Amino acid sequence: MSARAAARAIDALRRGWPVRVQAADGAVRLMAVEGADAVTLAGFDPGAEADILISAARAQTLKLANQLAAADPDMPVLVARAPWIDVDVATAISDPVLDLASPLKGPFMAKPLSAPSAAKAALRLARLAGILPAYFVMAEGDSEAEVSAADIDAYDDAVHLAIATRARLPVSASETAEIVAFRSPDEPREHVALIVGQRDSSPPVIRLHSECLTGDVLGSLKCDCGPQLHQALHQIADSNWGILLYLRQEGRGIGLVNKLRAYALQDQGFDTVDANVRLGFAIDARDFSVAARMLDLLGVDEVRLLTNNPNKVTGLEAAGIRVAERLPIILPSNPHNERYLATKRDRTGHQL
Ligand SMILES: Nc1nc2c(ncn2[C@@H]2O[C@H](COP(=O)(O)OP(=O)(O)OP(=O)(O)O)[C@@H](O)[C@H]2O)c(=O)[nH]1
Ligand SMILES: [Zn+2]
Repeated sequence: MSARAAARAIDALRRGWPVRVQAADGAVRLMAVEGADAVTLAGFDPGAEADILISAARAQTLKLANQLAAADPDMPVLVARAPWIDVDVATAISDPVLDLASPLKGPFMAKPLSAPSAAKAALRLARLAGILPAYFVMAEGDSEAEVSAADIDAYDDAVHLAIATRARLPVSASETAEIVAFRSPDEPREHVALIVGQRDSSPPVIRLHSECLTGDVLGSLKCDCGPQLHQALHQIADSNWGILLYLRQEGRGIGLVNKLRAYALQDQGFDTVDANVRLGFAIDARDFSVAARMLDLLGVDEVRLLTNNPNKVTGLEAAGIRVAERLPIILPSNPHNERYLATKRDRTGHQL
């Protein structure tokens, strides 16, 4: 198992280079549809034979299913290549955001998957790479990077996370705060913790904040992230002591570009849950074990958790942190995020 192999594969996919994904049932050689052009596709697939691998959700929208879909509803689907399927058509097959602008032609046909586990691992890799979950697939040929299903699972693992450095950081909520930066040799995202107040033996007030560039930095009104971030820091500052964990899990773990694709789907009428699913991702792709590992490195094993999301409580507890108490964090809505908050309440169990 090597997270390094997964890191190389992620890098290759984002550059449009071929990757070979190996699992117990065989291998697939693939190239991301996102970012492909006629030249790179011809280099990967000179005979125009490559099929297209898409998520189960995307296949459902296209009214396709393969031989395994009945047994496993999350099974990706292989779309058979036809001579008229070029990069533009493959992009339209892959990206639901384009459905309104370019209604799909078809007919498309599903083909049996020769290595289902490798196909599923490839889709997990797309989420980690922050790309659309769609690939050109060939059985044979050279690839820049080789990766196994086990490597991909190891990549997400927080075991090698360590404290890199710490420093005083006066912030508007507290002039005596301290920032701690974490790093893992396995992956480039750097998580940070902001420790506020004087540490004592009581369980700290903790906020797990997932990165939201649009909300945290640009003041987006579509979500509640920016105001929640500041409210959380003030609630922590008003307690004995506490820690804000700033987790690099943009877009609930699907990455900035895919989140913005989800926003484009929301512009077309889908809610935040359906938009994620339509793109081929889980409703919430976050794994809170990284937060547990950070708390562990800070010597914290019991917390009072600021959240409305019961999945954060169970996620943290499953990763070995005791949640002594859940503290709500409620902010007024605005006309742009009313529906988002209602969806969180009605469809993802948020206690709002
Ligand atoms: N995919 C996707 N991510 C979104 C959307 N809106 C916000 N996010 C992301 O959701 C995350 C914010 O969730 P949080 O505030 O940490 O958590 P929560 O699940 O709402 O739970 P609370 O602790 O109750 O706030 C950030 O990573 C945002 O980028 C959306 O419409 N689609
Ligand atoms: Zn946000």
